[in-house]
Amino acid sequence: MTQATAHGEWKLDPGRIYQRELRKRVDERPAESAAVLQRASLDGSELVFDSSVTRDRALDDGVFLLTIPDSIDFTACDRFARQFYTGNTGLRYGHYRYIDGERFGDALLGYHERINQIEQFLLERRLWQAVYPAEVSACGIALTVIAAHVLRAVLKLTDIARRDWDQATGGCATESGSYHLTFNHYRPALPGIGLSSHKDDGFMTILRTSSPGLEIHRGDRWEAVVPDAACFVVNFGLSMEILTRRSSRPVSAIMHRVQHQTMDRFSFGHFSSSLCKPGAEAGIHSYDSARGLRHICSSRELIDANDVEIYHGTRSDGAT
Ligand SMILES: O=C(O)CCC(=O)C(=O)O
Ligand SMILES: [Fe+2]
Repeated sequence: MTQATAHGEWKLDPGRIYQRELRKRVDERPAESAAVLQRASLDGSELVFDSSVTRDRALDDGVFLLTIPDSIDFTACDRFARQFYTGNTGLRYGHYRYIDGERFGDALLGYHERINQIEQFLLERRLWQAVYPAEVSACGIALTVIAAHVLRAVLKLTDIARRDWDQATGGCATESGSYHLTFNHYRPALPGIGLSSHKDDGFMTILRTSSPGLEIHRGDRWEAVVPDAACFVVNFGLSMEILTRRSSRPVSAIMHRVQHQTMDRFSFGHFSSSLCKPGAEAGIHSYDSARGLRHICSSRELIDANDVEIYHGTRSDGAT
């Protein structure tokens, strides 16, 4: 787990989110084996695992595979991921390269290049309809519904009272949190890692990845996630770990990275986070079975601190 006070309460210490897990973050060994992940599917709004044992393992790991529901066609999103960065206006989605953060007043939104091989097109839900093509925006909306089903299924396993779910999740329990739909392209011409080791900042991420490269840190080693075109990779993030770590059912956030790519690689992801938009901010909370909910920091503070640390490293100025 990350930073905690003497009483075990989590506190945001910018530059040191990963202090306690520094060994994982700086572990540059290659993946030792393929990751065998637990599998689940949705039956209506119910999240179904083979057994409570596999479900518990998935929550301990902080990652599992979710069968993609038949009702959703992601062809447009796959195509968007292959085209957004090209700048080729002859392609349906090629011009998205020219829509960048300047248009939204936020450098992280729209098209942007990152310091690893990854380049992205990232948009928050309030902008989907106006900016994404209708077929892509529709997938984003469908993914938000799926994410809420999964999130509520997990909350049911904790001792957080249902009346507190919305506050605990910054609105995600009722689909009123903040959501980002991100498309990723990994540039083989650049040296170095695809995407450096990190945990996602939100509650959970639904990831579609159809080529190898994603790796998870589990049991003191890296494991390679084998792409399965029929499944999403669902992984839990820091907000979930902070919320549940002192509840009756802690849920881990999984450390992951993308290995150096020698060919173009594409993926897309849907992120569920505590409400955070200009003028409205629900904050990050932790739940303690004895003491209830506690506000930890603002949503934006966690996002920014995580981003800075992913790209600029963890401070190593003293013991934990
Ligand atoms: O591209 C992938 O497989 C992983 C992307 C990822 O970890 C992220 O966008 O946070
Ligand atoms: Fe990630």
